[in-house]
Amino acid sequence: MAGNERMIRGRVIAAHGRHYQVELDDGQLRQCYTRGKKSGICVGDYVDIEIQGQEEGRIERIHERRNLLYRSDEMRAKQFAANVDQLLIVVAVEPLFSDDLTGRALAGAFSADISPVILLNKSDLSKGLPLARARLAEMAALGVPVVETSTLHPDALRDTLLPLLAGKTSLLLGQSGMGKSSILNILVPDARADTQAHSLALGTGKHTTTSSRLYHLPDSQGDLIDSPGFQAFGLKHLGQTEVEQGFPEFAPFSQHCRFYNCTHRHEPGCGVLEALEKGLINDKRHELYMRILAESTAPQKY
Ligand SMILES: Nc1nc2c(ncn2[C@@H]2O[C@H](COP(=O)(O)OP(=O)(O)OP(=O)(O)O)[C@@H](O)[C@H]2O)c(=O)[nH]1
Ligand SMILES: [Zn+2]
Repeated sequence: MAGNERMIRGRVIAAHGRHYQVELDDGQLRQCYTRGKKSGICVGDYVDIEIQGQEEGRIERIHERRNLLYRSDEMRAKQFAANVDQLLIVVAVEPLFSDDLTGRALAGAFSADISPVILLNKSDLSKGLPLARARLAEMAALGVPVVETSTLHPDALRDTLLPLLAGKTSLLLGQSGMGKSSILNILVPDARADTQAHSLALGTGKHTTTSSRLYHLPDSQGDLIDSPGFQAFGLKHLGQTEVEQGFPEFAPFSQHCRFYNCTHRHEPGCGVLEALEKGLINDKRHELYMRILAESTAPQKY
């Protein structure tokens, strides 16, 4: 098998259209492409490449993924990150974050079997802090860690976050203006992720991350994938079972549903609706579940 001798393993760290930057196990970077038109490859994927010339490579195989995150827009679902261990959802004291988007990000994480962590940034804005904390109480009650950060105190931010990130691939997700770029810049000094202020200074308007990219934290303390904002983190592609997995607090109650394929919306004998009635499930969470389910474009199994 002469061809296999030139096959080398690497990880996709950036994707631009059909061009991929692959970091080989020895740290070498290669510009790679695929044979076909549709590749289905995304940042975080482990791949085998065949070396081509001095700097290029052709992706021959994608290793099996532990998980895969999608973002869906009006038209379709696109995969945007693979093999993620942890989802860091950045919210801020100001501008106040959206409950709906935060709940959706959590549902996306749970349904893909990724542990979520909420970063409550701008904790230096002490006036608004109690309200932000109160709004997160519902998520903290689900067992989701809520970590307070401020980019005005970079050393403290590093001390808090680096132990959480060690040995893992974490995905940074945040609504615009929450401080995602500022956090990335502190954790990865050479990330050069422009902050909004920088982009405004250049007159290019609002900074937005348009594609995902994987960065290494200093001293091999883990990997961080920066990703496009929350708005793009749609969940339309999730089917009923996956949407339900996005709400793990329903699980103890759905065991008691009369119908095995109960959708917990209107069915008689539904354990979830019963728990909702008794106040054991938060009604805002159930409303979000209903909204996500109503938007689903996945083939319905019921
Ligand atoms: N007071 C305070 N301001 C912060 C903090 N972190 C970021 N900011 C400010 O919040 C604004 C937005 O920060 P960015 O880092 O650009 O936010 P982003 O989430 O990356 O937003 P986009 O660039 O739109 O994706 C900037 O003016 C930052 O200076 C913080 O911890 N405290
Ligand atoms: Zn039910």
